[in-house]
Amino acid sequence: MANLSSTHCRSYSSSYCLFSSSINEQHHRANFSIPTRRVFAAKTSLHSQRISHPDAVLMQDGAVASPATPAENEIPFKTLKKSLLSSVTSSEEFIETAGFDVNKNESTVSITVVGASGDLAKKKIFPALFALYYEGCLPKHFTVFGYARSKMTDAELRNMVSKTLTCRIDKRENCGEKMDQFLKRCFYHSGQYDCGDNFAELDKKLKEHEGGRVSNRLFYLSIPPNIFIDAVRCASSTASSSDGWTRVIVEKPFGRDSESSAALTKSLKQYLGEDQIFRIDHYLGKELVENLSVLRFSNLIFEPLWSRQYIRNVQFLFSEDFGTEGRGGYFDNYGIIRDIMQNHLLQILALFAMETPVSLDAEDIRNEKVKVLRSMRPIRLEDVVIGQYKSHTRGGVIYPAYTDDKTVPKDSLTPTFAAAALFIDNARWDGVPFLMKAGKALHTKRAEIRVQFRHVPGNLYNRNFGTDLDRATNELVIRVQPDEAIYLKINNKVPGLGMRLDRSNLNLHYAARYSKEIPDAYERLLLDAIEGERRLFIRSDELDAAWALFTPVLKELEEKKINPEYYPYGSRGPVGAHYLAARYNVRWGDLGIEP
Ligand SMILES: NC(=O)C1=CN([C@@H]2O[C@H](COP(=O)(O)OP(=O)(O)OC[C@H]3O[C@@H](n4cnc5c(N)ncnc54)[C@H](OP(=O)(O)O)[C@@H]3O)[C@@H](O)[C@H]2O)C=CC1
Ligand SMILES: O=C1O[C@H](COP(=O)(O)O)[C@@H](O)[C@H](O)[C@H]1O
Repeated sequence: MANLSSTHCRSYSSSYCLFSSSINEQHHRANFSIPTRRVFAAKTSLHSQRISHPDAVLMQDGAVASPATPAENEIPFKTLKKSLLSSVTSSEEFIETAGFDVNKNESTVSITVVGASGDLAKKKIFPALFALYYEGCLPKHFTVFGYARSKMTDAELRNMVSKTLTCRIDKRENCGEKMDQFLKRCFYHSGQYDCGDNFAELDKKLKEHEGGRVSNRLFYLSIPPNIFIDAVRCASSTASSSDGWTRVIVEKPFGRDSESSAALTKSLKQYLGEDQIFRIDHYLGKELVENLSVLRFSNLIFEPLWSRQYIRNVQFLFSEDFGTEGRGGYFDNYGIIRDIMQNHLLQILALFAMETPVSLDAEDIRNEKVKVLRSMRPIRLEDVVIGQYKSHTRGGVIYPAYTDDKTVPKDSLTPTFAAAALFIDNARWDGVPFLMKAGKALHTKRAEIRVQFRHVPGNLYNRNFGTDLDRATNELVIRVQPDEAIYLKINNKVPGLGMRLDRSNLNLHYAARYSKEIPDAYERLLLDAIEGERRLFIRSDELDAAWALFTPVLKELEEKKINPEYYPYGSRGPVGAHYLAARYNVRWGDLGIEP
């Protein structure tokens, strides 16, 4: 029986493509370049999303034909019109009717990690690629190239990469073997980032590995931003694919204000189309951020409450229990507002607050995100509190101040902590404070969204709560990391003959509910980029809107040389954050004891 799924099955339209829950070796061996998303798709809610689409058809062999728009012509692929589908009962027939040509050219994907010798490449990109390989999510024909100035042989790259690969997922059967197989697909080319000839040499090597197949190329720019444009110019002019797609993943920071971001976009667009640019914000690849839309739009109980009518305030919290050690040089030029708030937290806010998109298509979702970002009120200086960590000694250990880093100027005013109050001036959210708090060198490592609901009007049990009614309101917590969870704080009667109320949690604790480990955000995003799925990447107008919101206040902070409030390394941050919240009758939700 033929089971097949396509990577191009993520968006709905009037034509159909196929999703299946199992792999068919026969077709894998055949001349298909239909990649391996099938495994992934089957294991995630995507498969059930296909089934739940009103026009989806479940076939006798368990495959699902679901409305779709193939994104590109990279795969010999013809979609099937609904009118033809009535006579089709199995995936085999679907393949025949849709006219897959198993003898068409095979394609290959070459992934070049530019800046392969760096921290991010070692820590995240190579491990994510290996995890995808292990899971069977990479296409049959793929090659990974490391590119950087450092001199390295292929063997040295493999040795470097092998140190950071882990057998993370499940029990990782045959992991060592898989690692060896993966490493054999990894190569290295040393070159300058601004040298077309060096990229031309890379191109030659890529061609050798592609072996005449249709060539698709993904460049991951894991390099400092000041060399993005050089690398893009050289890669696009001398190492682009001639017969397949070429895509470039661009790491943050995308500029440091509206002007520099616009200039970066303009320069990138000299060499690349917007559809080739994948601006990564890895928080969008985190499981619970990805789940936000599912939570909102596929549960009846949340969306009706998702407005100013029921929500008192929303909080987006990020904290790390370590400082900027080792990254001070980069950080000092950006600060916590640009490093975390303008991108990660704002992206989550946009997903949280957007209106229902027309569909799950990337453009529909991004349109809604842009709308909500553009409805936001410019941030006022008085709605921002900044802090910087200072040295602290605990248990005989001396924790350094931010300015103890040799790469940071002693008189730096760069904030390592910030809290801000933001507002969305639209009908849904008018008057609701959206509070953000982000900091380095705090007491804990955590990222979460907290939704505090309004008081119950005329609550019969008010007298059981004492004077602090805020504590008795419901709170929904989406803990993005660590120890992913979604829990709802409710009031409950303590069992017994009396009438004592208790704050309890309805708790969806991921580790208890799901046995499978959660993929790293970079895995999801790399796979999406390979598949041309742009939903979780930032479009240029989203970026403009995000910068428009933060640029004026960032400029004001810098021009007025506002002093940060100093807080001890490992503390909860400056008290100013509490005053800011109190101004809007808000209490930060992360102060109590949590499950
Ligand atoms: N590290 C992290 O956790 C995160 C990083 N990022 C972003 O990802 C990108 C890469 O980060 P990261 O790996 O930490 O960066 P690195 O500082 O480690 O730089 C990556 C590589 O770029 C080359 N490089 C470094 N500085 C220069 C320079 N001044 N001129 C030319 N080449 C240089 C080096 O390779 P060689 O000398 O061999 O050429 C280096 O190995 C950056 O844009 C960063 O902002 C985003 C989120 C998190
Ligand atoms: O983008 C960044 O993110 C990391 C935090 O990412 P996480 O996935 O480990 O939560 C942060 O440390 C870094 O400063 C920032 O540039």
